[in-house]
Amino acid sequence: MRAGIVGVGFMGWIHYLAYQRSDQADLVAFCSRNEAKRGGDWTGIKGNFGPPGEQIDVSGMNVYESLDAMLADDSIDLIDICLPPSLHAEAIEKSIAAGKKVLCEKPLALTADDARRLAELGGPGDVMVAHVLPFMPEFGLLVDAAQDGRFGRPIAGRFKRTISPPDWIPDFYDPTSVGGPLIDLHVHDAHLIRVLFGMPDSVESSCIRKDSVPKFYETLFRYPDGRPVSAGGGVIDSPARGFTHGYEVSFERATIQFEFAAYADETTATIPLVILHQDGRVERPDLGGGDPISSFVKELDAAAESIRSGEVSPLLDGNLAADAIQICQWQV
Ligand SMILES: NC(=O)C1=CN([C@@H]2O[C@H](COP(=O)(O)OP(=O)(O)OC[C@H]3O[C@@H](n4cnc5c(N)ncnc54)[C@H](OP(=O)(O)O)[C@@H]3O)[C@@H](O)[C@H]2O)C=CC1
Ligand SMILES: O=C1CO[C@H](CO)[C@@H](O)[C@@H]1O
Repeated sequence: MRAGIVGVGFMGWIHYLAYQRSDQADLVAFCSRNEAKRGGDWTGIKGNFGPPGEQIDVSGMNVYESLDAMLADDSIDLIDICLPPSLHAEAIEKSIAAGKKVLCEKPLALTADDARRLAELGGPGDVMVAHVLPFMPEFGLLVDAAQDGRFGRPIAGRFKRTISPPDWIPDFYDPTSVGGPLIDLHVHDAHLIRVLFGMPDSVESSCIRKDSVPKFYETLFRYPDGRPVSAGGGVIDSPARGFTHGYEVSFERATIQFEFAAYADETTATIPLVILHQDGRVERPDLGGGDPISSFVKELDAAAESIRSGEVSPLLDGNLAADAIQICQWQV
């Protein structure tokens, strides 16, 4: 798969690093509005994980000023969209019209209706959505176990995801720009909940709002068979806890627990993934070194394999991503 990135920011950089390691996906082009970035100076890029941006070698790549110019490049199979959420729709529409496949960063769109429309553009599987959680070993194990039934079916889940104020994202709370913590942050858990438990019938949510947008929330997802599934988090009013995510998920024959937190003093705290078996055994599987880029390599490889085989990975499916946005929207 030969890809071109649009949106050279935090995710553009992380995807760039992942392409360097992938043996199934090649980065052949990128476009940027910024002249210095087009020259390879990506040093100003910052995010909340991974290394800071560096000077990159652009000599082997086709570099464009705009998406429109990049779309005329016949050497590109896939447009990798790393733009802010409100710009996803137009970039997807143009890319599909130009005959390209798409891998778009989450959230696919700001509303479920828009997401559903975008998911259906082009041929089946032409619009893939980069939800990375299932490609992270700690979350992938849940997805694999739900798929192969090794512990029975999932019967309960409790998820959390909290960040400090994301001052680096302009318009974070603007529903027409980024969408706020539910659409931009909780959507990771909403997607995972959809994958593990299916679509809930309804939700019951309490929240504190900033302006009219939920900022800190706790939600119960109602399933017809009564399985208790909940999620909570959002933005705390302090820069002290940069990022936390975790869960406790029960299957019929095992409960799995995991949590990770990163603090402003550069320390971290982890409950490494632990499997509590029905027979009393405590299992701590070795999930590797915890390198964040390797999950993105797996995500790109899944996109490449989807294009090669013509069968889109269910984890990248656009309609599933639209369902995740619907779950978020129900909580607003
Ligand atoms: N999977 C994950 O773990 C994460 C996913 N994300 C998602 O990735 C996407 C991008 O987020 P992130 O990388 O943090 O955002 P950034 O703001 O860091 O980067 C976005 C880039 O898009 C381009 N851009 C911004 N505004 C415009 C504009 N008006 N017109 C054209 N191009 C523009 C810019 O690149 P340039 O200057 O080159 O044109 C900018 O650097 C979002 O959908 C976000 O939700 C974000 C963080 C983590
Ligand atoms: O995981 C993440 C951390 O927080 C950011 C702000 O909501 C998100 O964009 C990102 O997906």
